[in-house]
Amino acid sequence: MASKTVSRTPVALPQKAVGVHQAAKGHDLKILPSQVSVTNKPKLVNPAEQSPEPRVTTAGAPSEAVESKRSPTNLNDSSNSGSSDSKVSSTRSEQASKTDLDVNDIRSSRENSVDQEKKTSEPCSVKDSSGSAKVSDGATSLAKTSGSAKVSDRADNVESGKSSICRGSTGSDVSDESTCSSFSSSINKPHKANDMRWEAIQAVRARDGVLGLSQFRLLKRLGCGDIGSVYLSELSGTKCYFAMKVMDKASLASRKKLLRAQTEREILQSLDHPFLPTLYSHFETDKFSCLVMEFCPGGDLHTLRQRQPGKYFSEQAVKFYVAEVLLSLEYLHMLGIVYRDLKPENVLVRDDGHIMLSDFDLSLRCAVSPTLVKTSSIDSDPQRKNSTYCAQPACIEPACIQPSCVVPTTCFSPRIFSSRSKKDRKPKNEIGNQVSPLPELIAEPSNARSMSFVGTHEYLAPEIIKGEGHGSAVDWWTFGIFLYELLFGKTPFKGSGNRATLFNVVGQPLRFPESPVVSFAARDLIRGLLVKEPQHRLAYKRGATEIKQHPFFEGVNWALIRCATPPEIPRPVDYDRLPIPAAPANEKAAVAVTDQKSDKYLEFDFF
Ligand SMILES: Nc1ncnc2c1ncn2[C@@H]1O[C@H](COP(=O)(O)OP(=O)(O)OP(=O)(O)O)[C@@H](O)[C@H]1O
Repeated sequence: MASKTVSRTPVALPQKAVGVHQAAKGHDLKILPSQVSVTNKPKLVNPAEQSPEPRVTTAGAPSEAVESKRSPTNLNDSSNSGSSDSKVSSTRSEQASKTDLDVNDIRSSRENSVDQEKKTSEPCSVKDSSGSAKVSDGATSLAKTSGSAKVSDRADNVESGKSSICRGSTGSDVSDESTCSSFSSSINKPHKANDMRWEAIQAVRARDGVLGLSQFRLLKRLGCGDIGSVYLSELSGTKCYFAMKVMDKASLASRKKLLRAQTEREILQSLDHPFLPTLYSHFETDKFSCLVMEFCPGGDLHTLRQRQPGKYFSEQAVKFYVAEVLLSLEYLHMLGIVYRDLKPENVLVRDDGHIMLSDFDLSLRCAVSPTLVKTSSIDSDPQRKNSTYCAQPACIEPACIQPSCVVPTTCFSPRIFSSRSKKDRKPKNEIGNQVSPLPELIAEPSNARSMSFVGTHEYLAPEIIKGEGHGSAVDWWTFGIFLYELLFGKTPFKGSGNRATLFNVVGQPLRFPESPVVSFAARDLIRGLLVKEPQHRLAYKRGATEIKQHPFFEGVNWALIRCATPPEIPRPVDYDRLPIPAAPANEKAAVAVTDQKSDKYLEFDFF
């Protein structure tokens, strides 16, 4: 029987700390300005932290949900500027002035390309323009630039640093505000070079000049998040299916979530990884901002876990899922992205059973300097390790960290390989001491510091709750909670309410239930990850590499994991039998979009 659904609500409160100690004295939990001074490296840029409102998810739970779904809370309060706030603001504006040129370059190139696109699309825009009018209240697709310009203007001031982070593949490859050629698309996303969906999108673009809402049939609402609704959609007449996130721009603006939406879009544009979403296109109408992504028919791991006997996964299945999540976090960290919202709800299952990490609107972007470390002997002393063989890559600019060339032969010469003798090496089977024969690329953005209160209560790291400032180590904490939840069917610090949960995270020791029985290696890994002080946490220094070498992952072929057989493969979707979505409950907010084929109305509510 379905039970009541309660939201696992993430929080996003910039520059503030939750007054845990205050609450401990019996007061209500309060949001207090942090006592802790801010970053020592002014590289941190996070537009999402500007958003000042509570984040409450109202829909999106699966109909058969039997346990709560947790969505992030956003308790941002930008009006309250404590001392740490002003420090952050000044570093942000410093950063902004340094990189203004980049941002302006990007903006002007977008404007230029819109102009170009207008010219090229005019001669063959008959079908396109009539279609657009239906969904954008008569506005041409070019009107959308005015809407987005506002977003950019604001963003330029606060998040200039990040634009360089994503520069390698900034939206030009996917955005229909800008130049879109199939050539640039496949270059910027080499993993998608043979993807039929890319080709279909490019073909429609070539035919119609521009891609917009009118070329898609929205078939079914998949879910609804804080900043938009996600629809299963077909690129009309192609039998290519996508997940389209539709965001109401006025609603985003009134709830001060434009920057958060922009963060998500820019992060999506920069990704090219098998376990991360592909953004096929982005376009805007007068009212909506739309992201066209890969559709995952397998649902999310939260829902899938509830279907397992005992509501937990087998250790084998867990190993598979967390290994793929680990690779995606490693990749994100290499791009200078701290994810911050890992939980089973955000891990979707693709049609082939592999995972896709979704939802980037709470992510933090920062600079990262990848370092190649040659370690012939893995010992627990990171000082010693780093002092032995260490090479800075030739290109340490974030823009150089192209997803496809993370360990490019041109950047890293073979001469750094160590020639230590065999007798110096430690035995392979020592726990945590497996010999790694290859140089390790360490790209942990360890200088990132944020004071924001961001995440989902059961998943929040202690340093976030205490307002001590946090960096990429929060992802390793959440990775530990995630592993625990998949194995045991519950999180380790959940209390009777959010407040109790926060107390438990900070003050309660980690305990394991007696059942189900879980291997020593799994518990050992969780213990290493759920260390309350981030600097003593596993992966603090060397990131994912440390975790990959843990015995829990023994036997995992990291390079070929995408060829491994997944624990479960979703049933194929019969797209021809999808029901037309029912009329929305909220008629006032409904938007009608004409289904071009059947002339039926598809109606959906936005917020
Ligand atoms: N690519 C996708 N394929 C299939 N379903 C998706 C896809 N992306 C999102 N969904 C579904 O749509 C729902 C809403 O997603 P969305 O990312 O907008 O919000 P969310 O995950 O609830 O988080 P947030 O509130 O932080 O935006 C998700 O819960 C998921 O079930």
